[in-house]
Amino acid sequence: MLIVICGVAGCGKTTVSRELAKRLDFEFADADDYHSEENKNLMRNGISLTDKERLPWLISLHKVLLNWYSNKQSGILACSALKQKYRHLLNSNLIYKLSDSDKENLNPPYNLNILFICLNVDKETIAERLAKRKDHDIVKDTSFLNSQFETLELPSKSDCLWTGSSYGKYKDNYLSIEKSYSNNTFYYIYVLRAFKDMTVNDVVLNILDFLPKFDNFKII
Ligand SMILES: Nc1ncnc2c1ncn2[C@@H]1O[C@H](COP(=O)(O)OP(=O)(O)OP(=O)(O)O)[C@@H](O)[C@H]1O
Ligand SMILES: O=C(O)[C@H](O)[C@@H](O)[C@H](O)[C@H](O)CO
Repeated sequence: MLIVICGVAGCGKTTVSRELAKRLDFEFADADDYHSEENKNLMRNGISLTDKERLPWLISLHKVLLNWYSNKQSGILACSALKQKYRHLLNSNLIYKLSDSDKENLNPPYNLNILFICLNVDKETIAERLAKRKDHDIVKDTSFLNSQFETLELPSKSDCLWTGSSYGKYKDNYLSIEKSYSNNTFYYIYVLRAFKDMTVNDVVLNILDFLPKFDNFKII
């Protein structure tokens, strides 16, 4: 099983992914480790990346996922994946965008059947957490945050396959499906409302509670 924990900077992707990977005994990777120095420097200066700047990074992350898939390993990647087209690219390499040498190294399947889990946290909560987080290599303050929220594309709740609480009192969660018509693939996206008062353990328990429910939806 391949899971990508996504969402804006500071929503808790890395912390939640690490803990979840530990409990499930899955592989773990942090997308921040795959940024070029140029991209890191832009972000260190509070400058948001463009699609063009994100493309090589997303291709390298697709390769991480493809490698797990090919080796029949389960893995969790912490990666913002803010736009629908980035999620398409992670799930299914857009083969026509790759260089010839990359094409030679990539074989089918072109659909990795990823479960994206988007941590949906409000901006004020994230701003408070980022102000306290001092040791991050890239995000030094909250200057980045508005553009992250402007870029974030979530599936609409009205298109959801399932909605409800998967843990405790929280009821705002939903599962949706996103289709890529350009290459005829699809994947699932679970939007998890991580309220301010939810601890990392609460978020992880919510996901662990949801995963068996997700199995009922898998039509792949
Ligand atoms: N549920 C939570 N409750 C309280 N603090 C949290 C929670 N989740 C994460 N944090 C804290 O919020 C900060 C941001 O979390 P984290 O670094 O995991 O986010 P991220 O999405 O990986 O960020 P980035 O994209 O910038 O790398 C960290 O200091 C982390 O300890
Ligand atoms: O897509 C993006 O804009 C970037 O991935 C950011 O989300 C950074 O990776 C992260 O915020 C830094 O930790």
